[in-house]
Amino acid sequence: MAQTAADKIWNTHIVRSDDDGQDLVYIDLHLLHEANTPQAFDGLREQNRRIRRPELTLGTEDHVTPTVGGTDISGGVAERYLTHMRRNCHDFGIELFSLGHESRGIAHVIGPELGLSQPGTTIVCCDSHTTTHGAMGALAFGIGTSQVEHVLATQTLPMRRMKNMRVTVDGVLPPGVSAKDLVLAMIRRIGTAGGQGHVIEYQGQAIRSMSMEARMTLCNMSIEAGARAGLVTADDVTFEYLRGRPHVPQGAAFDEEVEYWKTFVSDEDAVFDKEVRLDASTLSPHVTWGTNPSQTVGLAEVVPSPSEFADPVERLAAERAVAYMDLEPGTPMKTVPIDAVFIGSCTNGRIEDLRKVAEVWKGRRVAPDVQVYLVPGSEGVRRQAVKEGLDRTFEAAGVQLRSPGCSMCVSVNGERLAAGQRTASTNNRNFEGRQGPGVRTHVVSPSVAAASAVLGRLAEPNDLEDRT
Ligand SMILES: CC(C)[C@H](C(=O)O)[C@@H](O)C(=O)O
Ligand code: SF4
Repeated sequence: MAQTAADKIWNTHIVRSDDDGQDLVYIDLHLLHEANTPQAFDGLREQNRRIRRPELTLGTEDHVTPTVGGTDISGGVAERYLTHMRRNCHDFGIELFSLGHESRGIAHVIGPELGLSQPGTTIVCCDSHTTTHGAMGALAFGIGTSQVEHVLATQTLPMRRMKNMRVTVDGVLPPGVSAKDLVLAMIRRIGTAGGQGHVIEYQGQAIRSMSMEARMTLCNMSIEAGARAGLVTADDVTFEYLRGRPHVPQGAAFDEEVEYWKTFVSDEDAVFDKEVRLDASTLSPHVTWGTNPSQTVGLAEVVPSPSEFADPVERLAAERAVAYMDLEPGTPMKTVPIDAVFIGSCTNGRIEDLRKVAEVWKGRRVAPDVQVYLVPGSEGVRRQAVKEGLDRTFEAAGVQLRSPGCSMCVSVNGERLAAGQRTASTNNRNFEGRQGPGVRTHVVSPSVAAASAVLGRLAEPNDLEDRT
């Protein structure tokens, strides 16, 4: 029977199938971070269990780490979380990239960067944005704390098979339009539950012509459409990205591995439970106006009126959103002033994103009254940015390149804004209070964030031409 790529990965990982419809699935890579894991280790201690495959498990510190001030974590939330994390990883023999480690970064940035996330594999992490690794042609999904404990103890997970959804993206993205805009447009169309229970496989010309980093942005935000996972099957772009990375086979062994990886593609006649089709060539920069990622419009559009929503639940959500966001329906998005800009996160904190920002800022300065947080996704990204001299462009623009971490994506490290402030952010969620109580978040692409920082209002790079 014809199979999808996700089914092929699943089928090659079944340890046992149970009568109740659940499969026990083998896990190839388990990433851990300091949020959400302490209880899992407590559970193991209580049962006197060890880690089944510590060498397939890797910890990193990302959520609570400070982005300035070095490795000092004394006092506050970082000390509390990281003390637990360090003790747990030490006691159970798990490698941990602590503050100061040259490979540390956000879990979903370092997996691909180090070549740990590979095609045809199963990858889990105690984090919803584990979907990011699907860009590598892997079946990657977030798990809860009790599942973390199960994987630590057994390297397997009992689960029901995911349904298959295909999003075909025809054409190519116009200049200045990114994967971020594409995924926002998709979520606007299908809603935050549009992918529920499914793994979304992205196909089509637009996907094939995307860089790995753009594919990661796309798969990262699949969770915002409610999907269990996002997936782009591996091709030459994937193989070239992976070649030479620390954790992939080297030399001739790599080419052999590529042949194996190539088998994880959907059969031509594979049937998907749900199909969506988009045309990339018609897209423009997008921005969220509300408090969930489906509340999105084109940057050139206006704040919608709640009355435009036929569905009563959506209308109510829109009413609440415009009130929280303090926006008047009918207001052109490009006239909305901002107080701050956050560039970073596992959605858009990679080197390609920083290059786009540098391109916009070259020879310009950010508006003096806009607070800018520029946070690379990993130490590797930071090093590469410095190597390319991007840090000098940022400095000349008036912005400091910080140390990596989640930072203002979720603000659990204490880096947050004041109530009532408004940001343009390259992260993935615009939920109420995510960047601080009462803070208003507009999710955008790196280019839009960079242009907005210069003009002090929501803007795209084309809007800057009249100032230079
Ligand atoms: C803290 C963590 C569990 C959470 C997630 O699962 O996504 C965070 O990373 C987020 O982005 O909100
Ligand atoms: S960068 Fe943001 S979305 Fe990604 S793992 Fe960290 S908090 Fe979650």
